[in-house]
Amino acid sequence: MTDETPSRRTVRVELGPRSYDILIGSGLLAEAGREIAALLPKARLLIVADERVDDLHGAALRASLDRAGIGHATMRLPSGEPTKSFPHFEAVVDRILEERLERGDAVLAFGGGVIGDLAGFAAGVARRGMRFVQVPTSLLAQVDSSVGGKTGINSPRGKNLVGVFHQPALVLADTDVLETLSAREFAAGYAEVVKYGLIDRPDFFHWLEAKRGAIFAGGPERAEAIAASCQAKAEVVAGDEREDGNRALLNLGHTFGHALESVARYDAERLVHGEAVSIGMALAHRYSVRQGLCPGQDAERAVAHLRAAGLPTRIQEIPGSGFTLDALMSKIAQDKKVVRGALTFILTRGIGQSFVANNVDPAEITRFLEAELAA
Ligand SMILES: NC(=O)c1ccc[n+]([C@@H]2O[C@H](COP(=O)([O-])OP(=O)(O)OC[C@H]3O[C@@H](n4cnc5c(N)ncnc54)[C@H](O)[C@@H]3O)[C@@H](O)[C@H]2O)c1
Ligand SMILES: O=C(O)C(=O)C[C@@H](O)[C@H](O)[C@H](O)COP(=O)(O)O
Ligand SMILES: [Zn+2]
Repeated sequence: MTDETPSRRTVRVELGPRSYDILIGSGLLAEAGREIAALLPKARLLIVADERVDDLHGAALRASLDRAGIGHATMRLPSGEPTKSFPHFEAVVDRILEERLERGDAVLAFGGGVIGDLAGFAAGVARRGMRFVQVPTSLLAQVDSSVGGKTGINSPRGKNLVGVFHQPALVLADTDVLETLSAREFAAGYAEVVKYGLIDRPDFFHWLEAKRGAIFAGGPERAEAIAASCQAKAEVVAGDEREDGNRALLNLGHTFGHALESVARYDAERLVHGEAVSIGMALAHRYSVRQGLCPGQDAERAVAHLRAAGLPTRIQEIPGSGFTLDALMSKIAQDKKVVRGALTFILTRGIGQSFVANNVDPAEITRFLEAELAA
């Protein structure tokens, strides 16, 4: 349920004893200290910060914590997907221990999804589990990665292959910080917004078609889109916290997308996560058309919206080489949704009519990708 005021929205993630609020709105960085002190009295914090975000917004966050009398230390990490790796994970855990943070203290993730996933994983395992607060600063992190408790790092064998489910205690999404996000990263985050419409909210997709300009321009529709996305994700997570069933819908576009990111070696010059998801969703729609599941016009409409947002929808748009059939199929075989060797994909019967398809034939996917690569 969203609690709406002009400047602040609250979405609750209902998970029994692990329930928490997502606060969305302007000026939240300045209020972070007060919100955290109310929830975690006397806790000390390790702020795990993306360097770029820390340079831009770290002083405002720390001033707010100081006003609330919260003790804190900051660990700055390089921006970019390669930071979601074993060496950085070890360094964060070590810093938590070096600071002598106790179980009752907390880790604060300050950055995009990379920092949120990494810091959340470290908090999930240090001292067998500490509390953590998400302060997401990219659009993607505000609409998706800060919510739902999937945390982890990448392995050289594939994306997000090491991690734990560990829910945050609080999410503070200050919409003002999005003003410093690059246009490319904003568009990448928008891919995950579109995802919610394409999964099972056709009305939201139609609303996005009408409001995309206002959302990109920073009108009030932006916070509305963020809150609607968090609400959509909160409902799925509340129904299936550990992806035993329908949570897999949130993976629309990700089996293809993760393979593309991994083959591109997580090089942000070539491809970032949201762009990979955009291409992956386009592929999932085109594959559904090929299988006779989805009307061609629905797939074209989904792809047209992604393209209008400045997002890529074909593998050939990724700069550089390496996207061979073998490379992609070997990454797809490492997907976490594989069951006894059989592939699982999120397919669709039309806009907002996605479903979990088990037992997808790898030979069919191979033939489809062959055609895509040759197109
Ligand atoms: N756990 C989940 O449920 C979940 C969901 C979706 C994505 N993810 C993961 O999230 C990651 C992608 O997240 P992302 O797109 O935020 O990437 P990111 O963390 O790399 O951030 C993107 C870029 O934006 C910069 N940035 C962030 N906030 C900024 C701001 N306010 N101003 C200026 N620059 C800013 C960062 O420095 C970085 O260069 C991937 O690793 C993906 O696998 C996880
Ligand atoms: O929260 C989820 O569940 C998702 O699938 C959200 C995705 O956008 C996100 O990229 C997630 O990290 C992918 O999960 P994975 O289990 O495929 O690694
Ligand atoms: Zn994603």
